[in-house]
Amino acid sequence: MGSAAAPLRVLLDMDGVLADFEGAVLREFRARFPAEPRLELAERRGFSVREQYRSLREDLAAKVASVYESPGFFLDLDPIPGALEAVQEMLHMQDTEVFICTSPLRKYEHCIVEKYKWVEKHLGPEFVERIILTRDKTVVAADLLFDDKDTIQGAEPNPSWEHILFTCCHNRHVQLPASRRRLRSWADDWRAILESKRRQ
Ligand SMILES: Cc1cn([C@H]2C[C@H](O)[C@@H](COP(=O)(O)O)O2)c(=O)[nH]c1=O
Ligand SMILES: [Mg+2]
Repeated sequence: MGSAAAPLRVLLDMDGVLADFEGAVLREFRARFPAEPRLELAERRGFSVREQYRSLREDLAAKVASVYESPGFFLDLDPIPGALEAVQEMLHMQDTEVFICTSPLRKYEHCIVEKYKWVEKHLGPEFVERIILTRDKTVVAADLLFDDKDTIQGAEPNPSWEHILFTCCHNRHVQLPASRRRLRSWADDWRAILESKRRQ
């Protein structure tokens, strides 16, 4: 008798995939610094909002950082459309394990506890057990990682997961090689990605 296949393990990034970090940065920056130049979402390029604001004007880097380092910022992030429904559906799929894999800010005082509270508020207390907090996702073993950061590097040069690039304002223009896959939004066919991985 053959042994049962291992469940498919899926990692979901939080900022830019489940929680709308970029939308909140722009909204709060506009509210706090109305007279300063800002980057509309259509103008965002590259993962780091701080570095792109720096390229506008050096002192804007600290101003935009002060927005996402403020208490309440991470807790108040809006869910990305369709994300909560997709996570709940995925959680209840047979032979599937779902974890949230998220990196805290280096200045972590508010960010870490608020990420936990966000998950409890939007996904329920049981989901808090499924949070993996790490600055290095390459050392976490899984089949799939849905993440909006276009390049994910760390200590492990050959991570076990396939990185599915989740489309976000800052990576929309990134040209992926044919070997890499994207999920354009939670309305896109994430189920087909899971099923294709299960068959591999
Ligand atoms: C400058 C900058 C920082 N972040 C932050 C927000 C989160 O704490 C992490 C990203 O975590 P993820 O697990 O990779 O989503 O970095 C950011 O997301 N974007 C920025 O521009
Ligand atoms: Mg992210």
